[in-house]
Amino acid sequence: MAKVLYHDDIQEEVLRSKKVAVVGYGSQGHAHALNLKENGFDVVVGLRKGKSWDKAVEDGVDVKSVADAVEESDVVMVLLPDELQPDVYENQIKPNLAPGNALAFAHGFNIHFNQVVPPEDVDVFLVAPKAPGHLVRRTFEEGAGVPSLYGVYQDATGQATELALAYAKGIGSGRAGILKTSFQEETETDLFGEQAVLCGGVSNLVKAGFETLTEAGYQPEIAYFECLHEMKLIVDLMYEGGMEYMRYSISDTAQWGDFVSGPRVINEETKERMKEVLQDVQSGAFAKGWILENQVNRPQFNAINEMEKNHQLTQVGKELRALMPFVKQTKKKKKEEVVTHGSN
Ligand SMILES: NC(=O)C1=CN([C@@H]2O[C@H](COP(=O)(O)OP(=O)(O)OC[C@H]3O[C@@H](n4cnc5c(N)ncnc54)[C@H](OP(=O)(O)O)[C@@H]3O)[C@@H](O)[C@H]2O)C=CC1
Ligand SMILES: CC[C@](O)(C(C)=O)C(=O)O
Ligand SMILES: [Mg+2]
Ligand SMILES: [Mg+2]
Repeated sequence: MAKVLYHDDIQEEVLRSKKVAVVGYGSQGHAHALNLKENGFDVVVGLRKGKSWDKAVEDGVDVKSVADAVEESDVVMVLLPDELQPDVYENQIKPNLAPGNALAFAHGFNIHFNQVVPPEDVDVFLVAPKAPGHLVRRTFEEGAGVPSLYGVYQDATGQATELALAYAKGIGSGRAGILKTSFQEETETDLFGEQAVLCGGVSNLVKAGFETLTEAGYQPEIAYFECLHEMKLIVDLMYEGGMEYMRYSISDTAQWGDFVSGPRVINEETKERMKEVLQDVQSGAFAKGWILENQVNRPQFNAINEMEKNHQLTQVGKELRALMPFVKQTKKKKKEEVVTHGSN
């Protein structure tokens, strides 16, 4: 089994003497900044004036321009959207980095695909939580945490590994497990996972199930509950006890259907498609497409996003969630977070 590190395995002193600039206060940024701060680390957030700036001030965090935050810090964690990082790095971060500083990321995309090329005299490491930022924060507040991967791309000071581990512990991942990786492995597995399984896989599975039922004349509300709402409840069981706990809780009829009908939907052919997705990630074809899409102001991204918003699944979901006070409450909280913490 891979070596998994926990809270007591890691010394955080190396980070205690340093100042950390968290650049960005969105999904990951607010979680890293607040978790580190509450763990007693010296944190400044780097931002432009706007919604995130106001929210960070409201949260009681020290906020400065990106340039000033970087200039006064020793460790710079870049938590801007991936597609904006190269420009902000070139104009506001790089000119303010000093030899011996550390440059850090929560995803290896820009280093791995050479969109950010750091100077040789700084450490470059990665701490990648395996969770959405709002859950990095929420689990921390609950006294739990999410797993993180750490990796070192460049070790100029000889301290990069120690720093990465202390940082991962600082955001609370010592409670869930910290695993060593490389920038290449993190980038490729993360992109594959979100495209084929966690986001692209699940959302398209849910949508296909919903459309199959509604096109066959079943009520959209029932299709929504069956294919989307209950997904969370089933996945919660997997999270708590793996496939075996989910299968223990469901009926034997469902388990038999899982065994005989599941592979009619997800099978060797699906795996072949997954291998193609992985191949595009590994070859850099996906990255190239995403970089180009951003260079021309996201015409495809925006068009698909609009279509998804108008899908019957989205509309019926809104109506049903409004009638479930407990979900509405979570949703309200989430909406506030989305408004105040940017995307995701
Ligand atoms: N989302 C997630 O859960 C995960 C993300 N990651 C990685 O973490 C990194 C951050 O992603 P994520 O948290 O989703 O990002 P978000 O889109 O949530 O965060 C955007 C933040 O960046 C700020 N920002 C945008 N442009 C600028 C700029 N020019 N100058 C200063 N601040 C700016 C925004 O502020 P403003 O309000 O002013 O726009 C906002 O605070 C990425 O590398 C991503 O791959 C890794 C694991 C999971
Ligand atoms: C699954 C999507 C993710 O990789 C994440 C939350 O871990 C992301 O990039 O947001
Ligand atoms: Mg991820
Ligand atoms: Mg990702």
